[in-house]
Amino acid sequence: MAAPSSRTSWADVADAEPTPPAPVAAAAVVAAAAANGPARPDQSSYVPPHLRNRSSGGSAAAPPAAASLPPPRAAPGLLGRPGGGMGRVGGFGGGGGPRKWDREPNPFANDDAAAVDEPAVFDEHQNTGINFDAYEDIPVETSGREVPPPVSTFAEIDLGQALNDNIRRCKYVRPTPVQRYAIPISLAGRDLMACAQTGSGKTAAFCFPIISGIMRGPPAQRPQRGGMRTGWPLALILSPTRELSMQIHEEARKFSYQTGVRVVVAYGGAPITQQLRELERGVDILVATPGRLVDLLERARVALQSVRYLALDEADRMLDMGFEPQVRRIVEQMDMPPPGARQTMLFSATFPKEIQRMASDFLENYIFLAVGRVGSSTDLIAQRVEFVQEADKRSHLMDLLHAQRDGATQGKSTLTLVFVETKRGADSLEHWLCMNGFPATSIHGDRNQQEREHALRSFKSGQTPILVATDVAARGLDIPHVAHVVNFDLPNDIDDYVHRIGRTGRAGKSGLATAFFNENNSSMARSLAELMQESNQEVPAWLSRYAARPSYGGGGGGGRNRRSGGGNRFGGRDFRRDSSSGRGGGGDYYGGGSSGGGGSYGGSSSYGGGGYGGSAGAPSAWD
Ligand SMILES: Nc1ncnc2c1ncn2[C@@H]1O[C@H](COP(=O)(O)OP(=O)(O)OP(=O)(O)O)[C@@H](O)[C@H]1O
Repeated sequence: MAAPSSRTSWADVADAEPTPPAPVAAAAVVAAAAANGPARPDQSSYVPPHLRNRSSGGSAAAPPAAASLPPPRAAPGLLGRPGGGMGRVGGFGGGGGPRKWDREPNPFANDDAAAVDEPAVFDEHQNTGINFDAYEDIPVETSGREVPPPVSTFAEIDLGQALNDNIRRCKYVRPTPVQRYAIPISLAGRDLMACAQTGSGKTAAFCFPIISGIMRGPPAQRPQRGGMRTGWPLALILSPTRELSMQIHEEARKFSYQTGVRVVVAYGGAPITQQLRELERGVDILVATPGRLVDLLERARVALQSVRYLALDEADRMLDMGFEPQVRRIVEQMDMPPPGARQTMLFSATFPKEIQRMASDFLENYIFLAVGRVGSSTDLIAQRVEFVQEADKRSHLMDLLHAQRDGATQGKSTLTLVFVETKRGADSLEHWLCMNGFPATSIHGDRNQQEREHALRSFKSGQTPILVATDVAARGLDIPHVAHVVNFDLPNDIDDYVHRIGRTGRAGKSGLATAFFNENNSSMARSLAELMQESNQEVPAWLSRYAARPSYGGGGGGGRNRRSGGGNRFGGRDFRRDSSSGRGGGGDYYGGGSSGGGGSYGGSSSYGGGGYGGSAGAPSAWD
């Protein structure tokens, strides 16, 4: 587990007894919502893969580069390699075949870095605000055969020049722990099940090897059948929500800028015609939600036969009851190459044992990687739990928001994300907040896609600094400057809580999470208390008392809240180590190593208790 970190001021909160204490001003909360500037028209150009491949000396014809960016390189990072597998002749190979020319919009156009001379800036602005040291003590466990060693710097990994340029443009100076381990593992061609805390850089951890692999892989052999309009992605990235797919797409476009790798996104709720047009123009990496992808597969507008890389972000969510049938259909029942013939990467911050077992169907000879304890929250988030009766929740929230507003640094606003359980609850709380002078918007499954996207934009820009959300916003969303997450209604599942609070305290920054707890949440008491303890948070005495009662989460019956069976904090991470898994998990075969801040991971009892019952049902608020 991570070493105890020094507390932020708002973490030093006295015990709260069932009588709600006065709310603590969230004044020390990190602040300043940075408004996104309006999109600037693209000024840059890039060299399409088929032109680069013709060149042998790195001087493929390229249009003049944008003044703010380094000149585009021919066959970035690869031309110098003897026989370096540069023949991506079929690159961009959708149905349309190689294009004569293309202009790639600059995905960094809105970033500060794009406006200045980059090399100088990169040296000076080393990820301002990112506290890398926060991750240094995190213990890491790997298991599986012949685990490739981790790296310490990006320079140690041969990702290719163009990708390295983009890493610099993103101002990533050092890899985060999950990147240090996951990238070499994936570059070695191994399947991977990776678990790392929220906000720790998992997106890049799966995107970099995919992009690099496509850049230097053999020429794409896209089958001719299926018609000219079919898209033949080489990589498929699945995620559970539309907004997360959009975000991954944006990230992946930045990482693959001027690499010749083309990224397309497909998600429900948006007109399909535009997405079809994008697919027709060619696709190397397809980021998609399962529902829309099934639709595209049924229309024969996407074929999966060429897929070499499959990544499931929020993999445990993708394989729980809500999504599993669709995901199995895509992965197992269409034309995707089987495990072994493709490389599969599963990522999440939480990975219940039963989901691990299910996920292993998709993998071959895989490596299990756990950065921090599986399902743990980061110490960067100060967690508070307050006892609030249902009837008092609104006024209590109001008090919190007033305190936050009063404590806010002059001229700086903080973003607050408020989670509720139902869509109707979200609408009603949004309305109430607005009526009471707090600019709020909402995001949930009953709002149309335009409304959802508008709400998110308005929140991100700070125009509407309060977002009321259902679990549709719980996973993956990386919104800078979210300083406070309020669990107005606690979820029924501790893993959902971990993901919700993970919308703050990201990339080394600190954050605050407040939960309203009452009798209705008693089944969460034990798992919540354990999670807080693990994250070096102060557990209120009243919560410990709830947790101690066998009927409140004790006794191993906690449904999905498998911590309730707990005891050994570090045991039972890779389910294959559990001898009852029926996988012959002999110590040698799966014996990996652990490194980092001490703590042994022996034993397998941690998840042996409550187990993951999968009984939560399909969550209504989701896509
Ligand atoms: N090496 C790095 N250096 C600096 N910042 C980084 C680095 N890697 C990722 N980041 C930034 O950290 C933030 C969180 O990354 P990301 O969204 O990938 O986290 P995650 O682990 O996928 O979180 P979640 O579990 O919530 O999905 C992003 O803003 C990303 O740009």
